[in-house]
Amino acid sequence: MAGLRVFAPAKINLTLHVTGQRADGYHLLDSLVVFADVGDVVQLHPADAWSLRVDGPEGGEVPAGDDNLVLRVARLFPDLAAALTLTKDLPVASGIGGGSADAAAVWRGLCQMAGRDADAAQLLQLGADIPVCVPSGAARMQGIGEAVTPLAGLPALHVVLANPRVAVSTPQIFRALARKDNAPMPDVLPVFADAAALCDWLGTQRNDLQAAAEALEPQITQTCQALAALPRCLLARMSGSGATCFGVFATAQDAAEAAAILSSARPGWWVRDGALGSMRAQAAPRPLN
Ligand SMILES: C[C@](O)(CO)[C@H](O)COP(=O)(O)OP(=O)(O)OC[C@H]1O[C@@H](n2ccc(N)nc2=O)[C@H](O)[C@@H]1O
Ligand SMILES: Nc1ncnc2c1ncn2[C@@H]1O[C@H](COP(=O)(O)OP(=O)(O)OP(=O)(O)O)[C@@H](O)[C@H]1O
Repeated sequence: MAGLRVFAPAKINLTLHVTGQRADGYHLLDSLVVFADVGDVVQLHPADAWSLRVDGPEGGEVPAGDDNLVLRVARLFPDLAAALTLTKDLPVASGIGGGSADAAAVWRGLCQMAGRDADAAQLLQLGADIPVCVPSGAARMQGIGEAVTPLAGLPALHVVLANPRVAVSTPQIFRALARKDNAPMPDVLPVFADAAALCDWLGTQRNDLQAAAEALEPQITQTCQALAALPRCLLARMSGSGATCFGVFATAQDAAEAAAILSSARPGWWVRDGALGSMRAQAAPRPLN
């Protein structure tokens, strides 16, 4: 069989409400999750033994051994073996689910190589963000991450992603939360006519991890402020547990122009622009040429 190429889109939490805490310490969430056409790429070549090579602009910080999430997923397929190449464009520990996206991408590729759909429930224990990353479609994510309800009909959004190059520890941010019983999103989400209407509504919702993350890492405040100040930015917020923040724009041209301004003002930051929404089709495994 030929090898496969699988795109691993970045996960963006447009909202992230922390609504409770389970007895085991994990937090209950209510999050509107979308995906970007910015991400990592995994290649899978059938082989006699598992191996992993990590490259790409963000590859330097990533563990290349058995701890890497892609090899942890590989161990769920004991009857297969493949040589994996992971090309990282997403910064590590940055709130946009890089490791989770990679794990989900390898899962999609290995399910295709195996010719079967394995039980995705086992992925939750490898990372709470992995279940939502498996389809990589727009979704409402609840529970600790296991309850994924697909959402159709969101208006097209364009985005600038910015990371001030500080790595943030997710457990540390959850531990620092002042309140863990915040209100969820409404039971039924509104229907949005366009990007501006969606952003108006998002402005009434929250990322409940943002205040704690900003207190630990003031550069997150600067990042959101820099995004909000860009021409035609509709909304700026932090994703996940940070430090990556996103600015939403109505058109691809607005986002591209804003990203160019931010990249030249902040040459040390990781800055990308792209489309935001469902990335189901883009995330499907494709044969390698
Ligand atoms: C903050 C989010 O990025 C929002 O999408 C995710 O909930 C985090 O997902 P993740 O990085 O895949 O998280 P995991 O690797 O499973 O967990 C890392 C740590 O974050 C905390 N954690 C994570 C998810 C969750 N619902 N409650 C938690 O309290 C736990 O301390 C856990 O030990
Ligand atoms: N393939 C991978 N890519 C990135 N990090 C990985 C990978 N495999 C394991 N890790 C480890 O996972 C940790 C979290 O990194 P990751 O990039 O997934 O965090 P994140 O962007 O904060 O995710 P989330 O948004 O799900 O909280 C890192 O400290 C890293 O050592």
